[in-house]
Amino acid sequence: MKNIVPRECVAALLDRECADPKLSASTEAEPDLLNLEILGVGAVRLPVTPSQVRKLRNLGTPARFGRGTETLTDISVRDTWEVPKDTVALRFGDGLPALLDALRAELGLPSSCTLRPELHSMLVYGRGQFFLPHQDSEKHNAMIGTLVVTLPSRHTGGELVIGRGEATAEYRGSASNLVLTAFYADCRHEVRPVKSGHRIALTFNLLLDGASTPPPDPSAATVTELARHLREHFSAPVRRIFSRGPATPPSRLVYLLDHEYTERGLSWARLKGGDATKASLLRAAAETADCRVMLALGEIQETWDAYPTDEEDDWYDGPYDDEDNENDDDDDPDTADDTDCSYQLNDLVESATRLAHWTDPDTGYTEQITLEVDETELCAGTTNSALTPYEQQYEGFMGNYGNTLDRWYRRAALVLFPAAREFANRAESSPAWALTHIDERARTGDLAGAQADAADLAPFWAASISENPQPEALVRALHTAHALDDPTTANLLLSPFRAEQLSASAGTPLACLAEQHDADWIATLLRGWFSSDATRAFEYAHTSCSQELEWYAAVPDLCTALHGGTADGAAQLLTDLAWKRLHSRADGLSALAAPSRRLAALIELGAPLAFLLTAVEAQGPENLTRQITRRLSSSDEDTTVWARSALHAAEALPGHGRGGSAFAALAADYGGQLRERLARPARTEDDWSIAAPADCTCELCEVLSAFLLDPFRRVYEWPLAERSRRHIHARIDKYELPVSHQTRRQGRPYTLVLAKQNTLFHSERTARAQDEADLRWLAVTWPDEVTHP
Ligand SMILES: O=C(O)CCC(=O)C(=O)O
Ligand SMILES: [Fe+2]
Repeated sequence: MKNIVPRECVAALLDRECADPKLSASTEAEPDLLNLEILGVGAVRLPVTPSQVRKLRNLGTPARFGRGTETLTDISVRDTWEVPKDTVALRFGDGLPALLDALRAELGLPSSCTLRPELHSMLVYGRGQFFLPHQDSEKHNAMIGTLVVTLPSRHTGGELVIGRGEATAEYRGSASNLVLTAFYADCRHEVRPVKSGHRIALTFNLLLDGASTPPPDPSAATVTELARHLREHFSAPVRRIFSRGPATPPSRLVYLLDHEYTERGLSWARLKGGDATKASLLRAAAETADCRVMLALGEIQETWDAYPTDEEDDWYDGPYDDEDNENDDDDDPDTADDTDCSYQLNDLVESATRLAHWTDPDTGYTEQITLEVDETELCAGTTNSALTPYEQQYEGFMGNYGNTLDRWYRRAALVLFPAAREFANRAESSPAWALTHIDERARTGDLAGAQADAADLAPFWAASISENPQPEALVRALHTAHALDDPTTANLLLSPFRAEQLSASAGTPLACLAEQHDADWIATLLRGWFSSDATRAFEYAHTSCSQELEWYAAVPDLCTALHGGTADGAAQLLTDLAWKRLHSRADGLSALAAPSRRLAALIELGAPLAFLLTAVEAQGPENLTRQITRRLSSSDEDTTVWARSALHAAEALPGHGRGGSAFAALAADYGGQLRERLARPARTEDDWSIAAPADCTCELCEVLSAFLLDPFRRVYEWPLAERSRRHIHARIDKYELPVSHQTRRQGRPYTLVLAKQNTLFHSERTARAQDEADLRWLAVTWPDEVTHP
């Protein structure tokens, strides 16, 4: 194993130890093992007689199958009769445990566990009937597989085919005996069409009692070897792609297992086949190398450069995901998918592995995590492409890439890390866990230990916080930072957050912190939360504009909590920064040429402004109030739209809102502007003039402006070459001018026909009516500032 990196040695060793794991196993039994009675048919004779087969068929209904949360009947997917389960009574003879034990051993499961069948359905396949390839859903936490028992009955065809590629196994029923076939729940399987006679099968959920993972044996030679590779892995520095820092040893080793597991089915005690042995070996090696192991569930996304090779293959057009099928007791929630449809895969463009959930084998403690696994930490015995993705999506040519195929896999993994680095590993995966841990440590008196833990977060904390936008994480972090009682570590903990994560409930803990540290400390922190520097903007690309605006609703309560004590300065700074952010957003909107989009965006700034003004007024000093009202008193249309929206939002504020002097000043200003606008004469019926945009002074635009401004001209027929026509089209569309533009394709050059639209009059009438209504409303709501028109 020279020249292979240690993590690949680990994977190779585990594969060597668990070579050729069986996915399915089968055995025959005498018919007298089973005593079967069907309501309406009576005791079933084995082999089944033709007259009883007929009766069973008559009793049956077309079997269904699951697709997502639906249960469907589609005989192009599954064509078989299902005998109602409540008519079936069965009892196995004493020989069953020995047979199940043999199946268990053949499936590679240790004697520490036993298999227990639970009836799922009784199926009758006549000539031509079948079930296409699919995967059964796991109906119970304890379900590890499926057991199919075919009754002795003469037939040809109807083979049960399990697995794919080289690992395929094929099982036939018998004319004289029972055939018991067991397979793991994540195996794809199908029933081929019956050619003659009847195939009758009982299917069972196969439940696992006891533990499938053999007890770790640290003395095994493989374990010693594995432990050596683990030590090497964790001591050799590696350079991560995209990392600017120095090469450091990997934080963890993530070994991907081969079988599929659902979140609820993932457990140390129920690992399937070879996974169980591998887990046991790795656990023993971890112990020897002083490492910790977690059992995790991950999502893998691969993007391939690919093209479809044969489009006829897809007999379905959607992936079927049965995972959380809750109504599966009376349904048959098996699934089938189109992931067989063929693509030629060229290069792997991108691959990402993210862990979402893990369990501690020692304590059984399970938690949701978010952890992006670096390539240098990852290894597996089976490549993703040898497995079936649970979803895939093909995109034709897209900009930078050629044709791409995205594939998603869900895989279980063993995560190992040195016991000495347990805190950092767990903290990186779950910021919430880290905060709770540090908090507890500090509160139980180990302040120095808690501060040291917090300092350990430095290399990854900012990335973890931005990848885990948990709603109350900041409140938790504020409490923990307070417990730390140290400005440097408190700052490390808090600086990666953003202002919009400050919920109203963060006010009190923030005030406590402001009292604990000096004014500069809190000021730097607040400025950082509001900063829009490029790296932070990139990290937080997922926080949307609406989140940022919705946050303003929390500002009054936040300020109330901060107001009055030593934190007073923090409250003022908070409102200052909030105002700066809001008005720079408003200023930025002036770059939007289309009035409909610009004004709609300004309207959205109304409620945030109303909340902010409420907070500012409650604080007392009038400096900021004056700044705000001055900015809002401008009479340009954009500003009045914003002011109007803020005043309407103020009306909806609980109690205190519109009573404030700032709103009164705003109302007075807006009222004045309305009067001024209404005092201007209304557009006369023959006035077709339209204000012309002024930002382009080319010759074409001068001609266009002259036409727009002219009150008498309604239509302009303008012979223009294509490029010039395009420029004029673009100008009209950009400014949403009420002018239609059509090209008459006659002569050379073609003629651009511009025609002013009637909407010009209509929208002005509407605007005037709205102004009048607003003036009346202002006079009622702020009677002291605005008198009745
Ligand atoms: O008929 C069989 O052998 C298997 C049927 C099956 O795959 C199912 O019911 O899920
Ligand atoms: Fe099935």
